[in-house]
Amino acid sequence: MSQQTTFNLSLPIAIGSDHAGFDYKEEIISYLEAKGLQVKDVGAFSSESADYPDFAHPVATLVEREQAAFGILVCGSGNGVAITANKHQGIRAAICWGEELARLARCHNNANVLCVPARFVDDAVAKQMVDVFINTPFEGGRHENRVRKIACL
Ligand SMILES: O=C(CO)[C@H](O)[C@H](O)[C@H](O)COP(=O)(O)O
Repeated sequence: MSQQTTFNLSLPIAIGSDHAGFDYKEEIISYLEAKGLQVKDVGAFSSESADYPDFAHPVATLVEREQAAFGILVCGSGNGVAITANKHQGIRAAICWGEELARLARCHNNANVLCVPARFVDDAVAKQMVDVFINTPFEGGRHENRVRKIACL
């Protein structure tokens, strides 16, 4: 069966961050809502020190259960949220620090969670990557089997 190639934007976009990603999460939420897109914010809800798994797991679960169109996770390096989200069988979380990486994550890997390294990219790049993530379909073709094999342990 072919894989879903684009996001169902009638569903909310799930977003979460730890303290290091809080400011960017808030900016991305405003950016998405200004476009008329629904957002499900799982927190953190302040810049007080927080543990990234507490937010990465809920975003991954919403995406895996098809209760969110896709997920966005923000932490300082992107590593913590990506490592956590990718523990979920149905998640393909990609750390991206530029538009081309976001495009490749979608068209080659059918990534369904964008992980943003807040301490290493500026907020304009973060928002550009969100746009690319939303607007780039999965290419399928030679990538279809590769992506299918990711979940085959
Ligand atoms: O997992 C991470 C590091 O690879 C995330 O970037 C966290 O945001 C980071 O560890 C938080 O560090 P802090 O010193 O507690 O602010």
